Amino acid sequence: MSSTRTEPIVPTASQVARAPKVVLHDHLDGGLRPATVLELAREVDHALPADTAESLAQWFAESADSGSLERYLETFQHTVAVMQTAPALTRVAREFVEDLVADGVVYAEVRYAPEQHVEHGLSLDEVVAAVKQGFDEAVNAADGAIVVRQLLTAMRHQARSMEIAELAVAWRDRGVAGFDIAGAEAGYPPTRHLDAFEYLQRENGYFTIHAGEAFGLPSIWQALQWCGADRLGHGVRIVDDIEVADDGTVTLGRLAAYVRDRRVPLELCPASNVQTGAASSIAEHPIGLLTRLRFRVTVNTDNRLMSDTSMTKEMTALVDAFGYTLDDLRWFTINAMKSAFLPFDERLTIIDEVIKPGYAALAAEGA
Ligand SMILES: O=c1[nH]cnc2c1ncn2[C@@H]1O[C@H](CO)[C@@H](O)[C@H]1O
Ligand SMILES: [Zn+2]
Repeated sequence: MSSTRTEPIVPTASQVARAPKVVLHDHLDGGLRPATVLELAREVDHALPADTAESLAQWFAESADSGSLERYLETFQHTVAVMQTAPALTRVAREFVEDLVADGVVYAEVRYAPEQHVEHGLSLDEVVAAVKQGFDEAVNAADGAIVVRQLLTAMRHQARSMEIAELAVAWRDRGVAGFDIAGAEAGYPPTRHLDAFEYLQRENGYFTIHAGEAFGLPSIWQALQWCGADRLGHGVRIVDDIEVADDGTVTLGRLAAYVRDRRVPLELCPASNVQTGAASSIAEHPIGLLTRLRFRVTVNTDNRLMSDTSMTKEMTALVDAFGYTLDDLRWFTINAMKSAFLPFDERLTIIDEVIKPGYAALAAEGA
C-alpha cells in the first residue's frame, strides 16, 4: 500500500508472527494468563467458574462471545478480583509484557482502570507503581525488544475521572503516556467526564476515548468535538456515516470526512468487535472499507484473554479475510506508531530503526 515494490507479498503465518507489531489498545485486566488467574484466585479465595487453565480460558472466550458489550464486560469481575495487591499487579504486568514480546510486539500502550484495584486497600499511586514495577522487570529482561507505556483508564459509569486524569499527569514522566475512559457505552456519554478532558487539555496531556463501539455516531462526535480526544478507542461505528452506493461510489458524511481528513487514529479491535456484536465477522468487519478509504486505521487486540486473541492472530485473520500483504501490515503498524502517545523523536526512532528494517527483512525472504 505504501510501498514502491511491485510484487505484493501475502505473508505466511510465521512471517506475521515475526513482523514487528504495535498495539495501542490492550487492556491489562483483559490479558491475564489463565493459569495465573487460577493461582492468584486460590491465594485470595476467589471462586472461579472453572478450575483448569484450559477450561477457564474457554469460559472467558465463550462468555465474552455474547453479542453484547455489557455481558462481555461482566467477565472482567474475575480478573479484577485477583488484581488487588501489589505483588499480584506486578506479576500480571510482568507476564503481560512477556507475552507481548513473544507475540512480536515492539511498542505497546497498556490500559487498565486504577480505581478498580483499590478494593484491598492499595492507593491509586500504589496501583500505578506496582504495574510499573512489572512492566519495568519484563522490559529490562527483554533487553530493548519492546517499549511499553501505561494508559490510565477511568470507568465511564463511575465518577473518578478527574482524579484518574490527575493521576495520569502526576505519572507522565514515569511510564504513563495518557488517559482513557472505558466501560459500558450506552447511557454514559463521554461528555459526562468533560471536566477531566478539559483538565488534560490544559495540561498538554493525551487521551483516547472508547467511543463508537457499542454506540454510534453521537458518541464519536462527542469524543472528538466536545472532549477533544486524540484517538478513538474502536471508533468502528464511523462507518454509519459512510455511504457506499451500488455502483461503488463512496460518500462520507461530515463527521467521517473530519475523522479521515484530520487523520484521527482508529484503534480497531476486530476479534473483540465480533464478540460484542459490533461486527458480524472478521470478513465483514468495517476495517476492510476503512482501510480502502485510507482512514488512520490501527489493529489492536483489546482483550487477549476474553477475545482469545493476540496481535499475530488479529493480523493473520485479516490476511486470511482480506488478502492483506506485508505492505498492508506495515502500513497498519506505522499508522499505530505514528499515533502513539510517545514523543515524536521516539516514535520516529522505532519506525526507522525497528519497524521498517523488520519488514524489509521479511520482504527480502520473498513470498
Ligand atoms: O472494549 C471495551 N469497551 C469498553 N470497556 C472495555 C472494553 N474492554 C475492556 N473494557 C473495560 O475496561 C476496564 C479497564 O481495563 C475493564 O475492566 C473493562 O471493564
Ligand atoms: Zn477496550
